[in-house]
Amino acid sequence: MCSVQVYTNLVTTNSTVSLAKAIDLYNRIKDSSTMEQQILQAPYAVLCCVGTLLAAWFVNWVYRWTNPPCRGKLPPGSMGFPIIGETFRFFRPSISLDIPTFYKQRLQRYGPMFKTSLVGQPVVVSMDPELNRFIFQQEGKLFRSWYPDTSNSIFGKDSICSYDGTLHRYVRGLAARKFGHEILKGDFLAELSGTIASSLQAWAAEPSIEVKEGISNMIFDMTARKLIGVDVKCARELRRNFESFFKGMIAFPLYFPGTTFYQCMQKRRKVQNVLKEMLKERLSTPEKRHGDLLDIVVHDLLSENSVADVKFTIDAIAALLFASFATIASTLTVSMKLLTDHPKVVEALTEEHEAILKKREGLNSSITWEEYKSMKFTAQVMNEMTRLSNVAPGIFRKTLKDVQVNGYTIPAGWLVMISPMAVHLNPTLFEDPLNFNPWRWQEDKRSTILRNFIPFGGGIRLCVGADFSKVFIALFLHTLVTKYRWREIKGGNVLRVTEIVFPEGYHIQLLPRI
Ligand code: HEM
Repeated sequence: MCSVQVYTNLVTTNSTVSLAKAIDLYNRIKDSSTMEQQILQAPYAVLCCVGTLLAAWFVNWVYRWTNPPCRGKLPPGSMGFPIIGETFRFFRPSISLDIPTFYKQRLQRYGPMFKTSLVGQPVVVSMDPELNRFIFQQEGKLFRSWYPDTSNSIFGKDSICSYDGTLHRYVRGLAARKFGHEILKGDFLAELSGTIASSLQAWAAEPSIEVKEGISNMIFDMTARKLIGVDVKCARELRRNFESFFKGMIAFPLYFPGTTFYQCMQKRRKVQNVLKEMLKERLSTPEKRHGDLLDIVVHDLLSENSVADVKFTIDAIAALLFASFATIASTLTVSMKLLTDHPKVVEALTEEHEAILKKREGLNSSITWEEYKSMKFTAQVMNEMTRLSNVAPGIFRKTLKDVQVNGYTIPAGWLVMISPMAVHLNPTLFEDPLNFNPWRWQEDKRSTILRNFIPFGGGIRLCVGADFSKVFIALFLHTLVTKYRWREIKGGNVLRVTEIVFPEGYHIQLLPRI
């Protein structure tokens, strides 16, 4: 009840109380009521203050998020909503081979370089071939390899994505010993050819083959044997664990059941455990040789000058196992679909490979390095396959200091993402980019487009598996077009997110050529 009402009641209901007493009483009640009110109001005032401070902090935080600090002018673009940034827009797929709208809209609005925020990190995306070249050249000076936190968690903090200097050279050296140019020129060529021939023979005995699964098994069975010396059964079990890694590379680092990141981390743990056990056993019996990469790493780990430790070695082997099959399998699956839809390309390929067979002396002799090098049209087809498939979701770097580019500043510590896809499918750089046209790579036409072609990255981090991939694909095509034809059974619809996916797979039937 308010104090004036109390006073009125007192005056009217009790006539014996004098006016002076009433006034005195009123004043005392008023004082006590004001105190009571003040006591009651104090927490509200504190709450109001805290609320105002919080609101001010929040407004400032949102402002800082959308306008990150920079000693210069940031590239154009939007940082999106706090924390989630533009992640959801980034992951919205395109339902064809074409670039997702996320890139198209920003290319139109801001040009070939823009800022954004993905999976909680500020990123500058480059679709600019000149800038890409600059980034590759400045590796270790202005930029260093660095992948989003999820990638680093999946492949290991110092893993293949981000190692530097001595370790970088060490891992490249390891990979070269099993997949390098010199090895390919030797017995490995015949071995690869034999593996592909027997796998395709097995495919032809089946009513239907899911292409990606078939190719993944074909490569992984072999690379797992070369790297860690396991048999087919063990290789197949291990391979399952790698399936979600591509998706997890650029995902929100949310670690709870159901999220992509959680699934990847569970699989990573399984791979790690298998490799850890293997390495432990090999380290305890170093005199036993198996002829695989583990022999080499065990020898290196036990040497006095070892540059790597057990943890790093396990991460590096896991990354090599993943890279060795996932990339080629995705490229070849897209390629099989493209070939099915372009019979003229298959015709021209067949012509080239039949000519090689005709020239070959012994019909049963294996393919030679000279024959591989003579496959001019096949090389054009492979360029077109890698240009359209773009399996690398992005090539990531971190700025080591503030970097000035085209009048803008990329602050130190920011991620830069080179998008090979956005370059390869840009109509101003590749005419009619969605058209599968191997003839665009003819010698007299290709000099300018080659400058913009980066399926295997560039600079000192150029893919170590590039030669192996090209040889594998060429040999696969050689056996495919000279011995078989095929028909589509089901699937084949594509979605392009960061990489291309076939939601229903791509199923074909392989038939021997008569
Ligand atoms: C079509 C097949 C392939 C494509 C499109 C591809 C793409 C790439 C790209 C774009 C990079 C550069 C990454 C960066 O700069 O951060 C890279 C690096 C790498 N790739 Fe491949 N790759 C393929 C096959 C392979 C294979 C078969 C292997 C293993 C045998 C492999 C192992 C590696 C390794 C170890 C690196 C890191 C190189 C370094 O940091 O120095 N790749 N790959």
